[in-house]
Amino acid sequence: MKPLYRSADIRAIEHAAAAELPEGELMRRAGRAAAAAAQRLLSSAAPHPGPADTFPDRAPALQRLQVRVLVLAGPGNNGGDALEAAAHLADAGISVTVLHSRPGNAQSPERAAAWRRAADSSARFEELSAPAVQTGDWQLVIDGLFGIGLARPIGGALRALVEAVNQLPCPVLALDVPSGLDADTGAIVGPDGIALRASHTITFIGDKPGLHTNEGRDHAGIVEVAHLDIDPALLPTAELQLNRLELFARHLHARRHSGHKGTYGNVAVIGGATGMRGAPILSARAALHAGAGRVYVLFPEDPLPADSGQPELMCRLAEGYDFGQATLAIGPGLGDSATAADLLARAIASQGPLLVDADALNLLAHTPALQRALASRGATAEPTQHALQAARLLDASATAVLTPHPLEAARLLGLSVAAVQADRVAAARTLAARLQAVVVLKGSGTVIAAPGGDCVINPTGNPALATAGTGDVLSGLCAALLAQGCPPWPAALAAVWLHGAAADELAASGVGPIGMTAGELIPAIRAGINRLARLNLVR
Ligand SMILES: NC(=O)C1=CN([C@@H]2O[C@H](COP(=O)(O)OP(=O)(O)OC[C@H]3O[C@@H](n4cnc5c(N)ncnc54)[C@H](OP(=O)(O)O)[C@@H]3O)[C@@H](O)[C@H]2O)[C@@H](O)CC1
Ligand SMILES: [K+]
Repeated sequence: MKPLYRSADIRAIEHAAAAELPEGELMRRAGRAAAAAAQRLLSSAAPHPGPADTFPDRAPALQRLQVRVLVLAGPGNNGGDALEAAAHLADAGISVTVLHSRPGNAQSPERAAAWRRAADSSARFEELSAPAVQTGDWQLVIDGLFGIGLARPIGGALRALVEAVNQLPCPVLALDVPSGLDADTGAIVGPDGIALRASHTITFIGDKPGLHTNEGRDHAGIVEVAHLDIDPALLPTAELQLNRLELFARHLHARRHSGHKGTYGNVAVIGGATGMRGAPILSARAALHAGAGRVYVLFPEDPLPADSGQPELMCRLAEGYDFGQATLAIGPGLGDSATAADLLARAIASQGPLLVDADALNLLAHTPALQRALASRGATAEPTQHALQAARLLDASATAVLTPHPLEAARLLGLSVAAVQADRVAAARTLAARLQAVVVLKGSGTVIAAPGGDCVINPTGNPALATAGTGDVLSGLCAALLAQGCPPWPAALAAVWLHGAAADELAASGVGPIGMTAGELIPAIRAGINRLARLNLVR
């Protein structure tokens, strides 16, 4: 499990752990862990770590290398961690400059002790200021300004200091949380706030959701968790976690020689109003390459005769097609016509697995009766044979998957986009509970929420996905997994993970992040699914 804890949980764990330890022990452990992480970063050969995906794991003798480290120590216990780290690095012979915020009378005893240790070391001390940041030739900056105690936006002189750090070319190691970032939500604490952009974050006791969603990934960089040897019995069951293979791989099945196209389900993508024909085609191509047995594209009017680039797809008029015979993915390029609204009503009334995306989400937002129908879906009528075979509904708590981006989620919730982004986990959970569906709130650190409250943040993916059509590919991929018998919750987890991992593969090989196209994702997704099968993770 990769649990994510909100600040209130971390405070409770910290409190319980501290009660069993000598005063200041947790801060000393945090400082030691931070200093060790700093030494590993300094030892890595590259002048800037770039997009590497792990912390380096060795530290050579740094005192021979004349490295200069800048440590920012704020007024609270995050500053205390920084002071402990500064003392360790100085004791290791490294040139350390501490920019130090004078604590008020409320300084904790452990921070006072850390201050004395740093003051007794060879570290030099200066006042916190932007010019002090700009004048040095630093190989590493350690950010111990604010952690989970940030209470208001960073402003004034500290804002200028953070701006100066964000201009530096060297690695920046944030302690616990990049200063200025909300550890729970990944939002920059505002209004008009700023957050420090770290290349690496060492976070204490447990991992935190804000490091992985919203602005978190851009500000935290590579995240390492230092558990500080806390007794595992003190850790509560996390209600939030990071997505990973173990959560969904067992629901994806390897192929049997005796299988045939009927074994792997039908997908019908419903969309493609005039001028938007490409959207359902992309979605349908993704469904085909993700293993669906048969794939239909159902147009609201004037169906294309065929997809000449993918003649395996069957293009039809939606009217007249029996919606009970396929897993439905409705929305890509659907438009907002009366026909489109009728098709959505029919799709919701059908009993098979259902994915609602794009224009269908906007129609849903404008039609409370459809929202009520969606929420009560699956509770009444007998599912068709296809539905039973395809969705294995018995262990699925929801029959539909919704894939909104933040604007679509905002329309559904009657909120602004800013309000959705201010707490993406809460927004996804609220929608999932209200509509009794699995909700995939897209964006950096996609949030997947189930009606019962389960919630997962996805760690794969990169800015290459910020291009037209990638959402259509995701909906086709997810529909294909539903059609092959994966229940909605693991299907959503698998689709989001595979989609992001495909983009990561492409970016690593130079196909992106700039200029990757949605269509290029499709073969990479197919390769990812087959790679999982070869690794024997898919049974
Ligand atoms: N206790 C433990 O055992 C352990 C704790 N650990 C560490 O402690 C961290 C939490 O420490 P913390 O609670 O002291 O909060 P922290 O983030 O340092 O900031 C609070 C200070 O900042 C101030 N302040 C706030 N906002 C401000 C602003 N915008 N601009 C200016 N000032 C502002 C605020 O002042 P005030 O609001 O009172 O005016 C207060 O002085 C945690 O993230 C982890 O790193 C680890 O060592 C593990 C063991
Ligand atoms: K920090």
